[in-house]
Amino acid sequence: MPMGGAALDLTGVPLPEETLLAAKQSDAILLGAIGGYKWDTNEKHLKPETGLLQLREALKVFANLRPASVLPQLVDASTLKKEVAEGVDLMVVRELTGGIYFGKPRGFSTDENGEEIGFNTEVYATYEIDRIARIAFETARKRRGKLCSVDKANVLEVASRL
Ligand SMILES: CC(C)[C@H](C(=O)O)[C@@H](O)C(=O)O
Repeated sequence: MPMGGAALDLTGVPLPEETLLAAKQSDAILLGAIGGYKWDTNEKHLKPETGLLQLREALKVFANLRPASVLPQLVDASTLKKEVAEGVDLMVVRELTGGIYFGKPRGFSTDENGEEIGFNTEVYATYEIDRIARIAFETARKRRGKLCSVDKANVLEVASRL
């Protein structure tokens, strides 16, 4: 089903109704690359990435699991020092439907000095933190039992409280 840049070329929108319907009716979706330089200067609502965000939101796919491991055969191909890259076996758990990508208010304005400013809002509800944390803990339990929260709790009070 067309999605992202391919869908823009075919239908003029990054996430056509038929694609979303097919996705909703499927048990699983295999998603390929969605963008490219060709659409980089499109308005935001006509960018391939917007289609992906619409899909994440519509399907409520809030948990993104990104494994990272280094095959022994490829350890010397890494830009990292061998002793750092060797044996890497991580699972990154990333929250996908909350936070700064979706937070409001967002946009552009002018400050008191007449300077143009831009802003995006990082906002999470407790339930969003709770459910992604559960996925992370459950995933860690099935692996080595280790979990590291990547945040900036020493500066951002919201990160440490929720
Ligand atoms: C295409 C873009 C919206 C997306 C993201 O930033 O989430 C991608 O870079 C990714 O990491 O899956």
